[in-house]
Amino acid sequence: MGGGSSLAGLLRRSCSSRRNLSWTRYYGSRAAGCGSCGDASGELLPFSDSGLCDARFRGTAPFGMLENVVRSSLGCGSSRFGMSRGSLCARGFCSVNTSGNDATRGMSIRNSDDQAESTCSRDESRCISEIMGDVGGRDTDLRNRNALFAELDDPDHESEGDGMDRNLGSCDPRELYEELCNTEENARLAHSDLLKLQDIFRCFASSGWASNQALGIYIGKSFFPTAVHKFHEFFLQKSHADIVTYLLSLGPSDEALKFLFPIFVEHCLVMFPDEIKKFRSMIESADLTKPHTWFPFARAMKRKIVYHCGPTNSGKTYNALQRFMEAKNGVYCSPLRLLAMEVFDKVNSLGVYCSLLTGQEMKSVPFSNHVACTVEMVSTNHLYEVAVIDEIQMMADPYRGYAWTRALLGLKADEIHLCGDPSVLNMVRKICAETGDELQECHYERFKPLVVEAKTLLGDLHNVRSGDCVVAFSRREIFEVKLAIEKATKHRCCVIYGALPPETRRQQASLFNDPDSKYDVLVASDAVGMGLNLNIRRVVFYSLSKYNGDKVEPVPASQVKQIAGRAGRRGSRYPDGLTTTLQLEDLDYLIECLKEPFEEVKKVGLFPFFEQVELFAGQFANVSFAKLLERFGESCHLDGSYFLCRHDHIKKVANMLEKVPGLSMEDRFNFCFAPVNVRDPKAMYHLLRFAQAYSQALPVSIAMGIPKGSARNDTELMDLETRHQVLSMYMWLSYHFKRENFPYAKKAEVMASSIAELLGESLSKANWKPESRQGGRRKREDKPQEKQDGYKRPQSLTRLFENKRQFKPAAAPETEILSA
Ligand SMILES: Nc1ncnc2c1ncn2[C@@H]1O[C@H](COP(=O)(O)OP(=O)(O)OP(=O)(O)O)[C@@H](O)[C@H]1O
Ligand SMILES: [Mg+2]
Repeated sequence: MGGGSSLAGLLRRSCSSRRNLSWTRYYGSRAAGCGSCGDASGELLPFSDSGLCDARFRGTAPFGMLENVVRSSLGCGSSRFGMSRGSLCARGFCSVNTSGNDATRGMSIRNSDDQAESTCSRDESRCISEIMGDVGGRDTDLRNRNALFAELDDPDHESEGDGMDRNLGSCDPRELYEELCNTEENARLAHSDLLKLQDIFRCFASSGWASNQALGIYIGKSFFPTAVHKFHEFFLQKSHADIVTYLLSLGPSDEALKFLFPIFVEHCLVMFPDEIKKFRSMIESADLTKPHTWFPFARAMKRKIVYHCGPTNSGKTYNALQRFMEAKNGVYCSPLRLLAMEVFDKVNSLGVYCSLLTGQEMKSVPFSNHVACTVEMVSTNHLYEVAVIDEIQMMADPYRGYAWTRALLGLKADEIHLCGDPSVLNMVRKICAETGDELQECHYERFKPLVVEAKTLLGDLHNVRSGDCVVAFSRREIFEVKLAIEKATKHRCCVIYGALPPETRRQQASLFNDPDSKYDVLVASDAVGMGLNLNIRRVVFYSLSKYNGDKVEPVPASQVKQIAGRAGRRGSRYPDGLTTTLQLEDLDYLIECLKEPFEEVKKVGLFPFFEQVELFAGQFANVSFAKLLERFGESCHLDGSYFLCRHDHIKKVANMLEKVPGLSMEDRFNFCFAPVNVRDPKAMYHLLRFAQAYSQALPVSIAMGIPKGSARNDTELMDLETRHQVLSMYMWLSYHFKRENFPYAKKAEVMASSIAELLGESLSKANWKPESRQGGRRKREDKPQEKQDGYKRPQSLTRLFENKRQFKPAAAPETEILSA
C-alpha cells in the first residue's frame, strides 16, 4: 500500500526497530497496512473492518488485534495481514512473529523484513492511540490501557517484579504458558498464598477490561467467567514456582491482569477452540456492518441522488414529484398510507397513470409505469428512472428508520430524489461517499414564514377560531378537546389520530378542507405532522407534552416544528401560517422549539433481512424465535453510522406466536411485521388466530362481523377502530403470504371500507367522554386537571423542564416570525 494516508505514513515511519510493540502500536500497524509489521495485504483497513463497532465493543479494539492469533490458532489459514502467527507478550505487549513457520513458534518479534526490529516513538504512539480512539470510540479502558502502555514503554520504569532473577513480566507469554504446561514439580502453596491467588483471579474474572479484551479471541462475555475459572484451576494445578511468586508479588492489581491476560489467551486458544469457533461464527453471522454492500446491483449503477432539503411547506415534495411525473417510470415512497394515496390521486388526476401499493392494498392502474407506495413496500428489484423517497429524515426513526435506509441504499433508480429536513443531510453525504453515488443538493426556504401568536389562547378554548387545528397528544385528549370546543363554541370539529384508518382520516381532512362544510376546526394528534396538505390557518398546541408509552415528556423540537409547519400551506385558503399554545406557560417552549436548529442525526436505522436472521439462527439449536431476535440484538455489530431499530413490538408478537407450532422461521418473521397494535389484546388475539389457522394450512377465516350502525359511545368507537385494524391486518397478511391461505381478502377490503364509513359517521356525532383502551390504567402524571368550563387538561409538564432550559425569552412580543 502506498504511504498516502497520513496514518499509514506515520505508522510506516514509526514501526522501525524495537523488540516489543504495545497493543496500540500493533493494532495501529495492522490498521494502516504497514508492511514492516506484517501486513502484506497492503490495504488500509478501518477499525470496523474486523472489530465490533457497536458501542459495547467500542474502544476495546481487541477484535482486530487478536484476530490473527485466532485465525492461525484455529486453522483458519493465514490472515490477509500476512501474519502466520502472532502471540502476545506479557504486560500488554504484543509480539508478532511474521516468519510464518510453526517451527519458530514462541520466538519473539520479527518484522516482515525478518530482522529489523521496530518501534514507535512515544509521541507517535500517543498519536496513534488518539487516532485509533477516534476511529474506534473513546473508551476509558482504551485510555487507561494507553496510559499503562506509556508507562510500560518508559525505559526508566521499573516494575515490581524487576528485582527477581528473571523478569517474567517481559517474557513471551507463549514461553510462559509452555513452561506452565510442562511444570512437573509443583510448588506447595501456603494457605495465605492460595487466598491471595484467589483474590487475583477473582479480580481477573470481574475485570471489564479483561472480558472486553477476551472478545478479541472470541471468548464471549458469558463464557469469560468460566474460562477464567478453568484457567485458575489449571494455574493452581501447575503451581509453577517462579510464576506464582511473580504473580503474588503483583497482588490483585492492574499489573497482575496485564501479566495474566496473554497467558490466559494462550490457554484459551489451546483449551477452548470449540467455544471460540462457535462464538466467532455467531458474531460473524450477526454482522450488519457495511450495509451499502448488501445491494450489489444498486452499487453497480451510476445513481444520481438529489436532496430536496428544507423546512416544512417549502415545496420539496412538489418539486420531486414534478421530476417523478416527467420520467418514463418511477416510484414514490411515502412515510404513510395516507400520503401514498394522496400522491396516487394527484398524479393520476394530472394524467400520469400511477398504481398504488401499500401493505394493505394494491391498486393496479392499467398501462401505469408509475407507482406510489409506502416505503416499507418498495421493491429493490425493479429498475426505475426516478424514485422519490419522502421524509428522508425518518431514516433516524427508532422503529421504522431501517425502511428509509434500505430504500436509499438499495433502490435501483437512475435518479433518487430525497425530500427532507436538513437533519440527515450530512448522513446522506456520508452514505453517498460510501456508495459512490453523485449527490446534488437543492436547498429550500419556507414559502411564508411561520408566525407565533404570543397572546396564546389564554387557557380558554372559547378563543378557538375557524381554521384552527388544535393539537393534542392522546386519543383521550383529542375527544376531550372536541367535546369542550363543541360545547363551548359554535364550531364543529373534525378529528385525526393514529388509530383511525387512513380512509377515515382522509374523509375528516376533506371535511375540514371543504369551506362549505360546517366543520371548521380540526382536533388532531401528531398524525397530522407529516406531509398532509390541510387548510389550517393556525396550529394551537393544547399541550406540549406526550406520553411515550413509559412516561410523559416534552414533545421533541423536531416534531413541534413539523406539526406547526402544517399551518399556512401554499395554495391553501390560509397561505400565512400561525401557531400558538393554549396556555401562556407553554409558549416559551414552543418558541424555543421553533428557533432550535435542526439537530444533526449521527446514526440511522437498520434491521436485518430474514436471510441474515436465518444465518444467525444456524448457530443455535432449540432457541425460540423471540430469543433468537434478542440474541441477534445483543450480538450484532454495526458501523458507527447505524443503529439497530427497536423491535420490542416484534419481540412481543414473536413471544405470542411461540404458542403456535408448525410455523417456519420465515413465516414467524413475516407474521412479526404484521401491522398490529400490540397493546390491544383483541387485535393480538386475532393475529394469533390467523397464525394458528395458517400453521395448520387451513384457509384463514376473518371470523368477525360488522356492527349494524355507527358507534354510540367511546367503547363502540374503539371497537370499530380495532375491527378495522384486524381487517387491515388480514389484508396485509394476504399480500405477504400465499393468497390461497387468505381467501377472504376481497371480503376483508369491503368490510374495512364499511367500517371506515361507520367510523366517519360516528365521529361526526361523537359527543361522549372518551375512555381509555387500557381500562383506566393511566399514569399519575397524565391525570387531568379540572377546569371550570368542563374540559380537562393535563398539567403542563413543560414547566418541569423550565429550569433545565437555558433559553429564556425576553418579554414575549405580540408576534414572532419564525421558520419551522
Ligand atoms: N412551485 C409550486 N407551484 C404551485 N404550488 C406549489 C409549488 N411548490 C409547492 N406548492 C404547493 O405548496 C404546498 C407545499 O408544498 P410541498 O408539499 O411540496 O412542501 P414540503 O416542503 O414537501 O412540505 P412538508 O415538509 O410539510 O412535506 C403544496 O400544496 C404544494 O402543492
Ligand atoms: Mg413534503
